[in-house]
Amino acid sequence: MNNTEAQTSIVQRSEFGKRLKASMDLYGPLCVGIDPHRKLLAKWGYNVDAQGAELFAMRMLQAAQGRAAAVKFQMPMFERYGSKGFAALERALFAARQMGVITIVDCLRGGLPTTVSALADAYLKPDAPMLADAITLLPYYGFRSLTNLVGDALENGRGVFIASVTSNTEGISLQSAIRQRGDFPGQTVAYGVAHAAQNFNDGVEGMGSVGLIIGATIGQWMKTSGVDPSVFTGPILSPGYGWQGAEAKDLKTVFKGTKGNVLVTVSRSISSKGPEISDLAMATESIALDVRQALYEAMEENDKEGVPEPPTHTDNDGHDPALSAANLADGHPPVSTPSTPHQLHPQQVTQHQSYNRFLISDPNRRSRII
Ligand SMILES: O=c1ccn([C@@H]2O[C@H](COP(=O)(O)O)[C@@H](O)[C@H]2O)c(=O)[nH]1
Repeated sequence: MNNTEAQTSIVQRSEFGKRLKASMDLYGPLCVGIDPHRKLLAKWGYNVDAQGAELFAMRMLQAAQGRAAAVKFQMPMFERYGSKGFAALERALFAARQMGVITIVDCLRGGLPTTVSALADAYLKPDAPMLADAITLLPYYGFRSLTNLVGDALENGRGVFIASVTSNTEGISLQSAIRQRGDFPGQTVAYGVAHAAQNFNDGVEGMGSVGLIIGATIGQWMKTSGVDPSVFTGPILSPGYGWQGAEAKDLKTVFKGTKGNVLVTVSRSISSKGPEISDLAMATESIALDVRQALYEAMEENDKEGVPEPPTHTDNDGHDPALSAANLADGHPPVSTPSTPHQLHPQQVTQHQSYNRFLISDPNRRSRII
C-alpha cells in the first residue's frame, strides 16, 4: 500500500465514528429504535404485514429526525414478512439516507467468515441493497470470524456494533465465562470481545468505528463481566433503557467515566406513545434529555474520583462558542488530549495494556455534551 492509499484507508476507517460523533454532538446520545412489534402495528391501526411495518418505520423516522443521533432498525421484525419485509426495510433505509439520518441495522448476526462476509454485500458496500451506516454482530463463533467483515465495514466508511454484554440478564452467564484457551485466556468472554474491538479503534483520533453493545440493565454484573466501558474508545450502543427496566441511575452506574461515546437505543418507550408524530416526537425529546443528563452525570462521576478535568473555555451559558452545532456540522473532528491512566484489574493491566491506552480526554466535552 502506498502513502496515499494508506491515508485513504485511515480516513475511511475512521469515517463512521466521526459521522456518528458529529451527530451525537448535534442531537445528543439517543438512538431511536424502529421495532415494528405486531402489537404496536395493531395499536397504531396498521395491518400486521410488511406494509404496516414500513408505515410504522416512516413515522418513527420522522419523529427521530433532528431529535436523535441515529435510528436502529430491528431486522427480524421486517424479515418475518419475507421478501416484502426486506423490501420495506430497503425503502425505510433509503428514506433515512435521504433524510440524512444515521442508520444501524440490528441484525445481530455471527457465523463463519465466508458466511458473514455476505452481510457486507447486503448492508455495507456502496451498492448494497439495504445500505446502512452500521450493523450489529454476534461474536460467538470467535471474534476472528468477524475480522474480514469488520475490515469491509471500515474500508467502506461504515461501522459495526459487536455484542459484549447484552441487556438480557441471562446473557451474563455466557459473557462472563472465563476463556480457557486461545485469545485472552483467563479473561471473560465479554472482555475479549471488548479488547479485540478496541484493537480496531487504537490509533484512531476521536471515536472509532468499531463499537460494542453493552446493555444498560447490567449494572450489577459490570464487575463480573470484566468490561470497563470507560476505557473503550469506539461507540457503545446501549439497549435496555426504559421498557426493559434500566433507568438514569443505571446509565450512570454502567457508563461511569465514559467520554461521550455512549449511544442509548430506545424503542418501545417511544413507539408505545404513537401513532401521532407529535406524541412520538415529544417522547423522543423527553427521553433524549433524560439520557443526555444521565450520561453527562456518568462522565462527571469519574471526574469526582480524581481524574483531572482539563480547563474548559465556555461562554456564560456554559457553551463553548467554538463548538457550536454549526461548527460540528462542518465536520470538525473532536479534540483529543493525551490519555489518562485508568484502574483495571491487575491481571488485565499486565496482559492487556493497550485496552487502557486510548481514553478520549476531551477538554471541550462538557460544553459539547450539555
Ligand atoms: O443486548 C441487546 C441487544 C439488542 N437489543 C435490541 O435493542 C432493542 C431494545 O428495544 P426496547 O424496546 O427499547 O427494549 C430491541 O430491538 C432489542 O432487540 C437489546 O434489547 N439487547
